[in-house]
Amino acid sequence: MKANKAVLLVNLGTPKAPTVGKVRKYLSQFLNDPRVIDINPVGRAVLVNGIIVPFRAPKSTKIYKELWTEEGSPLIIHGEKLKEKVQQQLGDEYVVELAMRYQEPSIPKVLEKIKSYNVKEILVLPLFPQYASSSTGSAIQAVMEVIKNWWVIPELKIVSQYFDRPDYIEAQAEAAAAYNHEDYDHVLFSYHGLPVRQVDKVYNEGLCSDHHCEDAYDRENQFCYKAACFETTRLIANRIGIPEEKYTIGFQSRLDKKWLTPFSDELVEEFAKKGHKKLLVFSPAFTADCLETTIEIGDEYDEIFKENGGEHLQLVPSLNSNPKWVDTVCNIIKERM
Ligand SMILES: C=CC1=C(C)c2cc3[nH]c(cc4nc(cc5[nH]c(cc1n2)c(C)c5CCC(=O)O)C(CCC(=O)O)=C4C)c(C)c3C=C
Ligand SMILES: [Fe+2]
Ligand SMILES: [Fe+2]
Repeated sequence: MKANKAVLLVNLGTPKAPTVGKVRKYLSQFLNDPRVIDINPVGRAVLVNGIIVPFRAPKSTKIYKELWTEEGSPLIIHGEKLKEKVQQQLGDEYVVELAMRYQEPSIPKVLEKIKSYNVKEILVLPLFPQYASSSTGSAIQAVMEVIKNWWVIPELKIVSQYFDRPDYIEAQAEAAAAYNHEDYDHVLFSYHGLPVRQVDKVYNEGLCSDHHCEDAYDRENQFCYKAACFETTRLIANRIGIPEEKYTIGFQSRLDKKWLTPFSDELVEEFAKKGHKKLLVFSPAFTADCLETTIEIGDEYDEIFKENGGEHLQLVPSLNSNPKWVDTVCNIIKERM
């Protein structure tokens, strides 16, 4: 093999098939991760294995069945396409691989393959633009758990976040180019939610609420997921020219009430009740379309919006493997190795 530089793209992961058994296995691996349900081990085991997984698996399976395509789960399909395009653009100096934090292709198996290439450098690039311990942090930890046991540890490089790169913002603008915000009554930026407790844990001093995370992104809150989401929104809105009064930020997919607010589903209902007829929705925490975008926003929020008087909810597609996103990924890689 000529390539002496390996790139490992990592996304969250998805069940192997839309069946209750496979969804249970996926949810169990995912939610037993101490970075995802960050409580004491006994409490986590009881909560996850005794309550959340048994109740959630049948419900989630139904929506995974709606999401599934002939080629499989969109998260994997988009990831594979991205990997191929990045590989093609980078050429034979690099070898590009894709792994999922949960289920397949697993981080240990893909790293075993990379080990066999005997490369000088490895770059780990989690496909999450904003850092969260439960997504990026967990992916990086899983990689380190494997590599720490290697006899030869090559030069290891890690990307923690990149939401404020101009090329990433440009890629978001490209994904939205087919939609003119002026044709919509309002714009919602909906991010994956997090327990407030987890957001607070990035601070050495004070809590998120002691900082000014809705208004400014700076040295103090540089790893605060909430601050990063607000900054991402400002950058995209400025780039596209959406005035401040025309957009709102919300957080979706909560497991309980103590997650970041406002909740996107409640906002969608409010917008419709206020008389908004057309709503444009961005979801910049996801780089690939998945259950959370296609089903939660595209189907479930659309239903809420229409039930309450709205007429049209338009989801902006994720970056998937669009050309400017491929360029961004290649730029991130080439700047580092
Ligand atoms: C932005 C990245 C993500 C963060 C941060 C994140 C945190 C997080 N998620 C859950 C619980 C669930 N998430 C689920 C699906 C899911 N989550 C992400 C991304 C982030 N999660 C993606 C890309 C997906 C979709 C995967 C797919 O197969 O398409 C699910 C499973 C679906 C369901 O049953 O609703 C759960 C559960 C927690 C608890 C959490 C942080 C604490
Ligand atoms: Fe999630
Ligand atoms: Fe914060």
